[in-house]
Amino acid sequence: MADRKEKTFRFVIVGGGIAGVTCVEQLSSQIPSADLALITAGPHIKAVTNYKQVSKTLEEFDVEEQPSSVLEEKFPNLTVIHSAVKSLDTQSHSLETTDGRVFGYEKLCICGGGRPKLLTQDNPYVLGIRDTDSAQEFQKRLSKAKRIIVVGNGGIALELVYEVDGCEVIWAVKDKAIGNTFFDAGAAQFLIPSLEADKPERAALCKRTRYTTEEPAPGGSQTFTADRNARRQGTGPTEAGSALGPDWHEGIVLRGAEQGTRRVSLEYQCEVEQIFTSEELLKSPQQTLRPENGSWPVYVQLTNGKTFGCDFVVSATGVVPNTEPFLHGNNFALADDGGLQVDDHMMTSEPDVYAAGDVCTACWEHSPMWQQMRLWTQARQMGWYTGRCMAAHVLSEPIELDFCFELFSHITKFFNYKVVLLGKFNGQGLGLDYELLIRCTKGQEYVKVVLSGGRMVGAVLIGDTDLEETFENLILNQMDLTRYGEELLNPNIDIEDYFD
Ligand SMILES: Cc1cc2nc3c(=O)[nH]c(=O)nc-3n(C[C@H](O)[C@H](O)[C@H](O)COP(=O)(O)OP(=O)(O)OC[C@H]3O[C@@H](n4cnc5c(N)ncnc54)[C@H](O)[C@@H]3O)c2cc1C
Ligand SMILES: NC(=O)C1=CN([C@@H]2O[C@H](COP(=O)(O)OP(=O)(O)OC[C@H]3O[C@@H](n4cnc5c(N)ncnc54)[C@H](O)[C@@H]3O)[C@@H](O)[C@H]2O)C=CC1
Repeated sequence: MADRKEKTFRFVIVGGGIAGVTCVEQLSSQIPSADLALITAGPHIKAVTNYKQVSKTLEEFDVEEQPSSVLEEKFPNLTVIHSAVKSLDTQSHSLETTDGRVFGYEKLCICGGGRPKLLTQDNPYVLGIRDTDSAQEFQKRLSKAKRIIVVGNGGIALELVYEVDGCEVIWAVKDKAIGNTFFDAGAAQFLIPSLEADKPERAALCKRTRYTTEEPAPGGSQTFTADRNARRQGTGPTEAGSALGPDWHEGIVLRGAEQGTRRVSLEYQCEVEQIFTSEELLKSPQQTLRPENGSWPVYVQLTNGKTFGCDFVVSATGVVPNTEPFLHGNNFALADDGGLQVDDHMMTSEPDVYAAGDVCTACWEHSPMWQQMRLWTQARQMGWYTGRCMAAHVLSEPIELDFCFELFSHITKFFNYKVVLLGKFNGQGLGLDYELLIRCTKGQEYVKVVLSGGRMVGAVLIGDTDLEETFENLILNQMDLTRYGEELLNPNIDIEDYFD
C-alpha cells in the first residue's frame, strides 16, 4: 500500500462526527500551517455550535449537520475526503479508502464512532437507530405500524417510548425499573407518570438545532395511555454515518398508523427469547409459540413466557465501537467493550495512532468521580483533548489530562424533564459503601445525592432544581458534609448561601 500513496498529510483524522470534527478544529487552530485531512464516510460533517460552559464541567451545545465546505473554508490547510477508510497499515503509516486512494499520515486519529449493537443481525424486522438514514427508515416503517416492540432500557428507548404517537408500544426491559443506564428505581418512579400525561406542544419544547429527514415484577406488566394531538412537520436533507444526538426526534414525525393515543405497555425483567415471522409461527408446533390474538408480520417471545406480535422491533440495546476496518493486520489493543484502548494522551497501542469518541475506550486510571459513557459531550471533550495532545506531541510540549475528565457530568432531557447527572450518580463502583439522600416532589423535581464517607460523590437532578453548580462544587472539593445530614436537601434552605 505504501508505494501507492497519493499524498502524505501531517495529520489525518478519520470520522466526521463530533469527535473527529472537534479534533480537526483544535488541531487547525493550534497549528494553522499543518497539512491536515479529514476522511469521512458520510456526506456531511457534524459541528458543535452555541457551545456554553454551564459550570466547571457541565456544558451545553447544539449540533449542526454541515457541508464539509464550511470547515474547509474556515481552515484553508484542511482537505476533506468523502470516502470510507477500508484498510490501515500502521507500519507504513498509510490508509486506503473505498474509492481506491491511498494516503499517508504522520499522526492519525480514529474517530469512527459506533454502530447499534442489535439483538440480531440481518433480520429485516429488527431496526436500530443511529444516524439520519436509520432514523428515516424507522419513521417510514412507523407510519404504517399499529404496534412496535422496543427492547432496551437506555437513552434511545427512553426517548422513543415518550415520543411515539399513534402506535401501541410494548417496551421490554431487562431490569426492575426504567432507564437503568441513567438513573435508579426512585427516579424511574418519578418519571413514570409522564408516560400517562399529554406531551407539551412541540414549539415550546424545541431548544436546539434539529435533525431533519424527508417526509415519507418478573414478568409483571404496566400499561399507560395518553391522548395527544400534537403534530410535527419533517423536511430537509439526509446524511449517513454520524450518530444522532440531542433532540434528534424533534424534527421528524414519530407517528404510527393510528390516530391520537399513545399507549405504552411495560414488560419488566425480561429479555427476548426468540423472534419469528408469521410463516415460522404457522410451521411451529402449537405448544411452543402461543402469541395473543391477531395476525402480525413478526412475533417476539420474551423470557417471561409472553409472546407478542408487532409490525417491527426496535433494538435499542447499546452501541459497539466501529473498529472493523482498522484492525486487520495491525496490533490494536481492544478493551472488553470492543473499543480501541487509549491512554491518558488518547494514544492507542499503535505508534502515532490516536482515537477519540465512541470508537475508543478510556483505559487510563480514571478520576474517582469520572466514568466513560458514549455520549455527545464526551465525544466533544475527547476530540478536543486529542487535538491538543497531537499538537503537543509534534511540538514536543508537555500536556496533562484535561480537567473535564475529573468529574462525570451530563445534561440531557428525558420525558421533558431536564436531567443532570454528576459523578457516581448511580453509586457506580462503590459497592455498598454509600448512602443516599433523596428529595422528591411529584411532577416537579427529583433530587438524589450519593454520599460516601460523608462526602458527596454523585447526584441525579431531575427538573429545574438549580442545584447543579453547588453540587458540582461539593463533589469537586470533597468537603465533609457529615454535620449537615439531611439538611443538605432541606428545600427551605438556600444551599448556595449555606456553603458560601
Ligand atoms: C438516537 C441517538 C440519540 C442520542 N442522543 C444523545 C444525547 O441526547 N446526548 C448525548 O450526549 N449523546 C447522545 N447520543 C450519543 C452521541 O450521539 C454519540 O456518543 C456521539 O455522537 C459520538 O460521536 P463520534 O464522533 O464518536 O461518532 P459518530 O457521530 O458516530 O461519528 C463517526 C463518524 O465516522 C465516520 N466513519 C465511520 N467509519 C468510517 C470509516 N471506515 N471511514 C471513514 N469514516 C468513517 C462516520 O461517517 C461518522 O462521520 C445519541 C446517539 C443516538 C444514536
Ligand atoms: N439523552 C441522552 O443522553 C441519550 C444518549 N444516547 C446514547 O446513544 C447511545 C445508544 O443508545 P442506546 O441504544 O439506548 O444505548 P444505552 O447504552 O443507553 O442502553 C442500552 C440498553 O440496552 C440494554 N440491553 C443491552 N443488551 C440487551 C439485550 N440483549 N436485551 C435487552 N436489553 C439489552 C441495556 O441494559 C441498556 O438498558 C448510547 O451511548 C446512549 O448513551 C441515546 C439517546 C439519548
